[in-house]
Amino acid sequence: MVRTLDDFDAANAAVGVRVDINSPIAADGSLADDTRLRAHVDTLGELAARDARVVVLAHQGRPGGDDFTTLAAHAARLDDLLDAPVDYLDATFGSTARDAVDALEPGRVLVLENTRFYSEEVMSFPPEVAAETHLVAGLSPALDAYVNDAFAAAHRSQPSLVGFPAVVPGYAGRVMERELDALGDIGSTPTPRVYVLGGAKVDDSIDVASSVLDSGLADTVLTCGVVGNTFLHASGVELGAESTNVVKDRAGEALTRAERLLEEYGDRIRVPVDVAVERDGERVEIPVEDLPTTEPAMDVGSETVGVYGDLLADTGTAILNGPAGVFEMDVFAVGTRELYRAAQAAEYTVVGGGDTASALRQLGLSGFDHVSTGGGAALTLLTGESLPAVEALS
Ligand SMILES: Nc1ncnc2c1ncn2[C@@H]1O[C@H](COP(=O)(O)OP(=O)(O)O)[C@@H](O)[C@H]1O
Ligand SMILES: O=C(OP(=O)(O)O)[C@H](O)COP(=O)(O)O
Repeated sequence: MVRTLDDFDAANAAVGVRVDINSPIAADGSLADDTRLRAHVDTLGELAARDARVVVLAHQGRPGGDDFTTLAAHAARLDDLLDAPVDYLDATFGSTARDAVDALEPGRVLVLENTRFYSEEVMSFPPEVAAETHLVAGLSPALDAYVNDAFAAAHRSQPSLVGFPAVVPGYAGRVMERELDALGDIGSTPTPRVYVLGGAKVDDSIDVASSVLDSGLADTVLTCGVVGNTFLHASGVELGAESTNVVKDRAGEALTRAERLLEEYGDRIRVPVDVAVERDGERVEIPVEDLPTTEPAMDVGSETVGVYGDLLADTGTAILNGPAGVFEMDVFAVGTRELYRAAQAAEYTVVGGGDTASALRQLGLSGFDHVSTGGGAALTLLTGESLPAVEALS
């Protein structure tokens, strides 16, 4: 059983709050999207209003990536979003951080530096070992409690996610609570259950497809995006060199697993019946039987949306992850817009993924029963597995 903020005596407590504000970063270093920051306003605002001394812990990007930056811009944005004053400190643990936490006044928020600036935080540990890392051991003496609101990172077993609750009382924040309520019991949602798997994390999507087909959680899996192209390729369709290269690059070893899945569950896995390419600046749709083509397949076509839409209309639960095409280009946003719109006909709809959430916002689509802040974490739960960071709170 996970304790929540309802069980927490917040007044004057120094509380470390792990959030997931990992966001797209623009070329000039500014935040390109603040959706994930907005999601945590409830938890951070509530704690500040209840006179806690709020210490924010978060990561941004991965070492070596263009989006691996400090949290200064995130702190400034949180200061705009929250009623409480927000400061930023360019340290995460050690005496500088502990002194700043000790000096923090009730009702104020302090954002510490990107946890992944420290090598321990990109490694996985069991909770009791994570508790002994420099990061956790070097900050926890200044904390009275720990709140985990970082649902989108809860599938990681990193020190800031699993180590603190081993040494100070741990609670789930409001985002975590809402996500677990909506996603934690997927097996009891209305049937038939259809998983729509798109986007470009092909390896992950094939794992999910395999798990939900094996367990019977999914009655049908509809594929689109690069995932759809991968299953087309695996089913023997020649896409053309451009698309095949993307598939091989994204799927790697997983391609063989896609072939095996089609052999075992061919009747429960649907592949696109047409694709869209760009020709002379125009969107052109090509039936699968007319492939290969020299242009890359960047979206599903309208026949596919029609077939998938009919299936979704008779569905109890539709679970969607990943855009159906390169939604960042207007001409290829059509499949994502139409497919996600069609999914709203299902009795219960769950949508997850960082890029998916951006796509929905860009396309002005709302009205789903649950839009998850997490991609990988949501899919982990939706395959019926547990999340290490939630286990650590239990
Ligand atoms: N047919 C396609 N070819 C190339 N990229 C695609 C295609 N369909 C979708 N994508 C890309 O997939 C990316 C999002 O995938 P992913 O990261 O898996 O989604 P999420 O973050 O929602 O889990 C987008 O950048 C989109 O452009
Ligand atoms: O963006 C995240 O995950 P997501 O892309 O699966 O939604 C989380 O912040 C976790 O980041 P990570 O995948 O670098 O551990």
